[in-house]
Amino acid sequence: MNSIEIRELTKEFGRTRAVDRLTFDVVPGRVTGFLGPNGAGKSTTMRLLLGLDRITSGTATIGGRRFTELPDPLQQVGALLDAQSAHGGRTARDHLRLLAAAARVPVRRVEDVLEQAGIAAAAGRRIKTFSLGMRQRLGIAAALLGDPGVLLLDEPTNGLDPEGIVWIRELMRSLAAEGRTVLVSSHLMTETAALADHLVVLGQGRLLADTSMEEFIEARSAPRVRLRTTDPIRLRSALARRGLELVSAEGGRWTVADIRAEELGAMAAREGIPLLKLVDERASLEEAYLDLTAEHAPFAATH
Ligand SMILES: Nc1ncnc2c1ncn2[C@@H]1O[C@H](COP(=O)(O)OP(=O)(O)OP(=O)(O)O)[C@@H](O)[C@H]1O
Repeated sequence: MNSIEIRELTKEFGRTRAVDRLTFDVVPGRVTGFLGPNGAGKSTTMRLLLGLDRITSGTATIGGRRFTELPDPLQQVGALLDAQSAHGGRTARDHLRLLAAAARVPVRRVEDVLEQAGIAAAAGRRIKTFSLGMRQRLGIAAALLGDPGVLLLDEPTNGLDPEGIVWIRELMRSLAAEGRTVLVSSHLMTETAALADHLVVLGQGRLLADTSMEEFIEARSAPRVRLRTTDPIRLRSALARRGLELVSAEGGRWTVADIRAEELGAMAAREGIPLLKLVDERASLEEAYLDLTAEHAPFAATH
């Protein structure tokens, strides 16, 4: 009932096809990261789902119904689209009270969500005095107002400081753990990897991947370790016996591809080779994502 179903969804703005025959589901109980470079069609998909733009063809439904057909839409779906859209002259509390009245949500929810979003102390201040991060928190408070089963958050970490990013990560995890459907867009792979269980990747309006985060990492980032040792000669020959190569890196470090730290550490211990430092490298995840999306980036032009 809280699933999102996107079927053959297409949106054209004049000659631009912003969303191109997109099909995927977003299910409850996990955080789904909606990834893609700028202009890939993430915001447009969310707007179509919320009935804010007219669909060219295909369908976008929530529990089998279009957003505009839902009996109490704001109690079923909470969205953060553009955190800058709140009226600057009002206080945060008044802004939320107006939204609550429009959505037929009890006004006491306003205090709950102010608290939940960490802006209770600033509730009486005018929104125009808010920083980008505070506006973002206010937008999230508004999305939570109707206690919805489905949350659509477009780039929610925009403007948040590191503490805010950790907060939103935990908030999304707890909302998903309560059985809600959480779709969060981002153009950053590493940020999404830290918060999502599942990934939907777009490039130029098309679906490039719909996979669990674990599978994405497993399939796309070949393991590699970085290490320091006092005995590179013995380590090199131990690795060579396994068909692996010790490659020199800057600063007296070494790297080995196609092996994880755990495995290499156990091997070195068995052979009595001292290691001073040993870490898994995960940088290749961002590289894999950039590879996947590069050829679909609108400005990666072929001239
Ligand atoms: N109202 C509009 N009129 C014309 N073109 C539009 C409109 N809205 C979006 N587009 C175009 O549709 C494409 C997809 O844009 P969209 O904003 O959905 O991408 P996005 O993945 O959300 O990117 P971003 O991360 O920059 O928000 C872009 O080429 C954009 O220029």
